[in-house]
Amino acid sequence: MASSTISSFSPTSSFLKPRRAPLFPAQSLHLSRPRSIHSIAGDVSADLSTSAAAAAGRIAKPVEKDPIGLWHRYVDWLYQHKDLGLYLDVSRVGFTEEFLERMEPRLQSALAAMEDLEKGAIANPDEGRMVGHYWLRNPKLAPSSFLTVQIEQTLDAVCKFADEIVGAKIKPPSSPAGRFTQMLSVGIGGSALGPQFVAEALAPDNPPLKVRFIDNTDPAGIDHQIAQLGTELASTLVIVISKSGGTPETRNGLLEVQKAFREAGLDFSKQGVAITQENSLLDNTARIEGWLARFPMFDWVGGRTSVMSAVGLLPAALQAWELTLERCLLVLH
Ligand SMILES: O=P(O)(O)OC[C@H]1O[C@](O)(CO)[C@@H](O)[C@@H]1O
Repeated sequence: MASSTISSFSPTSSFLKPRRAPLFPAQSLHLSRPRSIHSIAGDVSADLSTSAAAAAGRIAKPVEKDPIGLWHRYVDWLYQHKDLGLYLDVSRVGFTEEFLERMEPRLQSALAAMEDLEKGAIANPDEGRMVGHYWLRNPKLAPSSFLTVQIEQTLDAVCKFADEIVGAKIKPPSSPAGRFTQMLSVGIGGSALGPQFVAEALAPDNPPLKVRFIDNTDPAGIDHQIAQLGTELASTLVIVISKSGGTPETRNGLLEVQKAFREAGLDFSKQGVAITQENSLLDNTARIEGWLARFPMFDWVGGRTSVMSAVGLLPAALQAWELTLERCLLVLH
């Protein structure tokens, strides 16, 4: 990836090419003016440096009105990243030279912390964990080959499994349709938002599997979802998502769904999938009961940033298979 920010990633861009350098090197941010044209900022900063606003640490410069002054400021401060085709015009923000000088050490220290984070520093000291959800978008950036392989293998497994479900190579045993037509996502908060985002943003009008969510512990809501599925329960893939694998709301949802399966004479294990941390309660339940599949959630991915892990990718693959296949191929080859 070129010297771009994490958020500049585009799955279709050439920046997918493996690169070990930090995503956002310190030198990519210019804190001094990019060009040494005489600037209106220099003319007024002395007045402002003593103002109460400047003392309070706020950006303190009256908005420039003179067209020539505005033009100079624009020429001085227009930021361009040619590779990304990105232009950022900050010239109309009323900052002063003094403000930038004061901020420089803080910004440099933030950038250094970001480099450390990208190299796998323990950025979550409370839980002793790395923070690396962006490695999911480019596994070669992960700080060890073990993690790279782990991400790639999971992606591979997700793509293969989704292919077999959508292509009806894996079928629910008692489905009148002879294939999975529905998907029921059971998870809460960060473990529901990714799949919900995918359903809203990516799913076509008629996806291979339609999706429903149980994302809270309201018994009437759970019953409603199960009742709406009706006889299609026999054709429903149930994806239970929980990073910890022990969240009570999610477990309640699972127990209710399993009860509905029993009452309908269906074998839940032939239609259940778990996405969770290795050896969690959910993982062990799914393993012991012999569920259809299990996919890992990594401890260095937070729930609300997990959309590019199996949490978001499996639902994406089941609803918008071609898009996901494109991504799988890009990352894996
Ligand atoms: O993925 P888990 O372990 O079931 O945890 C879910 C909980 O964690 C969060 O995603 C983050 O704290 C909450 O939004 C949610 O209630």
